[in-house]
Amino acid sequence: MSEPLLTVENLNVLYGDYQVLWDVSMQARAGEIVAVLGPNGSGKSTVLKAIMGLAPAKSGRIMFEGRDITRVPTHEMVALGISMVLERRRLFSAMTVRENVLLGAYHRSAGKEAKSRLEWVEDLFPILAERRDQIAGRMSGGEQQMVAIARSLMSKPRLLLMDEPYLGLSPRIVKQIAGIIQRINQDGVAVIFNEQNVQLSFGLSNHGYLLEGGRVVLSGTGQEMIGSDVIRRVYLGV
Ligand SMILES: Nc1ncnc2c1ncn2[C@@H]1O[C@H](COP(=O)(O)OP(=O)(O)OP(=O)(O)O)[C@@H](O)[C@H]1O
Repeated sequence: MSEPLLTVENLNVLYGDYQVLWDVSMQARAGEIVAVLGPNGSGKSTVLKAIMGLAPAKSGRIMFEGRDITRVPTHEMVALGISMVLERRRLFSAMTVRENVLLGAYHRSAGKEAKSRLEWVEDLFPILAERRDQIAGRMSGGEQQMVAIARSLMSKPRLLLMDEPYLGLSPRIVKQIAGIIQRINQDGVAVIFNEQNVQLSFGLSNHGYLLEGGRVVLSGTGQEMIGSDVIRRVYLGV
């Protein structure tokens, strides 16, 4: 099997005196979709934020493509090949769709590369090309999520972190976003996302982790996770 793209080893994260993650270890291989499931407050977002350098690692190690990135500042993460779609999108609501998307390419030369990337991204989301001059803040939640994903893809990441990508979206849009995640993945981008719904988490993921109280209590393939006793009993009520 190929070397892992990302390895999180015994990660401990504290906010002040309050410990949120306890000895969390995870892996993602190139081209995989990895889901992190857990109840509210279990630390799912914090795992993604810690990888991105947005939450302080007290101890433990995060390796990406063989390099220790535990203390790499967030603004350098994008250049290394990791990008994140924040929960609730965080768009510049007064700017247009196109302006928001192009912001994701800020560290790349504005020339040819950004242009071909924009073509790829607008091919993934044709609606963003159609609406490129619309003010982002006036779009629906699903459309804003597409803008946020498109923006994070502009930096050509090899790993995309998605914080609750389905939050607050209708079933129809959820299906559409799930299709887009698969498509991004088929184009060679590994994806780690977190979610509270079992089917949405593990239905399309190669690997999954269950977090409870800041600890990984279960891991396995997507199918193993869906079939596991704990998940069936606690999350599916069977
Ligand atoms: N910046 C912060 N400062 C202090 N405590 C925080 C901070 N961010 C999160 N926490 C706390 O850390 C714990 C884990 O939060 P986190 O957001 O990672 O959980 P989560 O599993 O993603 O939950 P949710 O599904 O509600 O987003 C929670 O108890 C939360 O209140």
